[in-house]
Parts: sequence; structure tokens; C-alpha cells
Amino acid sequence: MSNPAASTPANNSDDVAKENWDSSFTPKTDIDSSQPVNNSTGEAAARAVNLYKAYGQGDTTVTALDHVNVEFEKNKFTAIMGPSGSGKSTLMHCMAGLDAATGGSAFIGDTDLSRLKDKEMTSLRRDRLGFIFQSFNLVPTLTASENITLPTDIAGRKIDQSWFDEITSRLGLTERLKHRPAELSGGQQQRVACARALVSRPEIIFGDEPTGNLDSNSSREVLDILRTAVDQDDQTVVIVTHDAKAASYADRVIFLADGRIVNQLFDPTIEEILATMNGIEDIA
Ligand SMILES: Nc1ncnc2c1ncn2[C@@H]1O[C@H](COP(=O)(O)OP(=O)(O)OP(=O)(O)O)[C@@H](O)[C@H]1O
Repeated sequence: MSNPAASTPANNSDDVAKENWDSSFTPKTDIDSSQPVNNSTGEAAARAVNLYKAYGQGDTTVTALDHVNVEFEKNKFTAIMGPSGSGKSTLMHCMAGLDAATGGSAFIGDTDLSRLKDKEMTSLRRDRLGFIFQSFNLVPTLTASENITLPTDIAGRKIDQSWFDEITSRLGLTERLKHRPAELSGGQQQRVACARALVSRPEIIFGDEPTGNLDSNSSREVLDILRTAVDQDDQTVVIVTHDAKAASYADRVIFLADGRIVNQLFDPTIEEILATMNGIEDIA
């Protein structure tokens, strides 16, 4: 498969950032994660500032995020990679307001999540974020159509019918809208989850291993959908993935090890991603 990310036109700021990072490709594992990570110069849809997360107490404390500083640029597709236990899901969950950090701040736009009350956090997640999980997380008793509109219905907002029609047609779901999840394949269920995340045009879509349960054809469909959301619909997408092929759809891949960002690549090829992962795993 050709690398779709490689064909994405880079703007000037991307070029500068690229030069900084992969002009002569050698995996770099020496980024000081206490310093802001160079993100090129775009506006941030989300950012972590000295984000720290520890689980447990005393001798059993596990540091899942070790003062991470990173920006997720607007209208870009970012993938988070790293060995098992490196903190990928914790970073995404703290950024998406699904888990509370122990220290530091996670921002969505200018909103500091650590300052929000529970109700405000619920509203922010509902109104400004979209989620796609490995396990699809569809409601089994609702039809595909009802699952897609559920968050908007709960928020008491009106569905933009022409956008709903456009999204469901683009995802090949038009003939499946009356089906319940059990009557759909895994790939179709994940496309329903994508439609649910896209239909309200959230500021940022977070995917935790969105292709983790899919075969290669369905994975490609989901990744194409996410790529199109960024390229055509000005969306911002951040996913956690173990899959180098999935990560190659991203404009940027950041690599975690032991709760720190240790490397990043812009417009990466699958080979560069694999080489970087191998470098990190050799050191870990
Ligand atoms: N609820 C929890 N209680 C205690 N420790 C936890 C908890 N959740 C995560 N951890 C620990 O925090 C660290 C980071 O976990 P996290 O799930 O973020 O890693 P990951 O990179 O997403 O891993 P994987 O690729 O295996 O899903 C790990 O050492 C993990 O064991």
C-alpha cells in the first residue's frame, strides 16, 4: 500500500519541522520530555503541559506519564506509538478528559481540563470531542442510525441531516442504518462508531486503537475515513496505535517510552516508523 500521508502536501511550517526531525533519519531517543516538543507552528487543538500521571501509592507507584509536554496541531492527524505500558492510553485518556492527571494540565483548545467540574467535563466531552474505541462501544439495542445520533440526541441538539446523509453515505452505511450492531460486521460497526464521532463535527476526534479489532481491509477503510476527515473536513484526529501501517496515515507520529516522549516523525513511512519502534524497544 502506498503511504497516503506521504502524498499530503506539506506546508512551510511542516517543512521546517520535518528538517528538524528527519533530515537524516536516525531514531532519536533523547528528547527531554520536560521541554515543549517542537510541533511546527500550527495552532494546537489540544496540548499537554507537564502532564504527570501516577497510579498507586508508595512503593507500588507506577509513573504512567512523566511530565509530558506536547501539542496536537489543529487539522492534523497525529498517531501515538510506543511499547506496551509506555503510557499511550493514559496520555490519550488524560487529554480526552476520560481520566484525571495527577499533575500538570491537559488543554482542549484554551480549556484547562483540570479546572473543570464533573458536569463541565461531561459537557466538554459531549460537545467538543469525538471518540472511537477498539471495542466500538455501540449500544446493542439501538440501530446504527440511533447509535450515530445518540450523543447529539443526549445533548438535545438537532442533527444536521445533510451532513448525516453525507457521512453515512461516505462510510457506506446508507443501507445499514436500520441494523443493530449484532447484525453488522466488525468493520461496519467501527464505521458506525466513526460516523458517530464525525456527525457532530467535534473539535478533535480521539481513537484508542481504532483498528485494533479489524482486518486489513476494514482497517484501511477506517483510516481512510479519518484521513479524509482531516483533509476534507478540517478535523483534528489523534489515535493510539500499535500498527505501523495505521500510523503511516498520520501527519505526525509521537513515540512514548516509560511515560516520556522520546521521538517523533513527520509524514513518516512505514519503514521509518518500524525502525524507530525497533530503536526504542532495543533501548527499553
Ligand atoms: N488503572 C491502573 N492502575 C495501575 N496502573 C495502571 C493503570 N492503568 C495503567 N497503568 C500502568 O500505567 C502504565 C501505562 O499504561 P498505559 O495503559 O497507558 O500504557 P500503553 O502504552 O497504552 O500500553 P498498551 O500498549 O499495553 O495498551 C503501565 O505501566 C500500566 O501498567
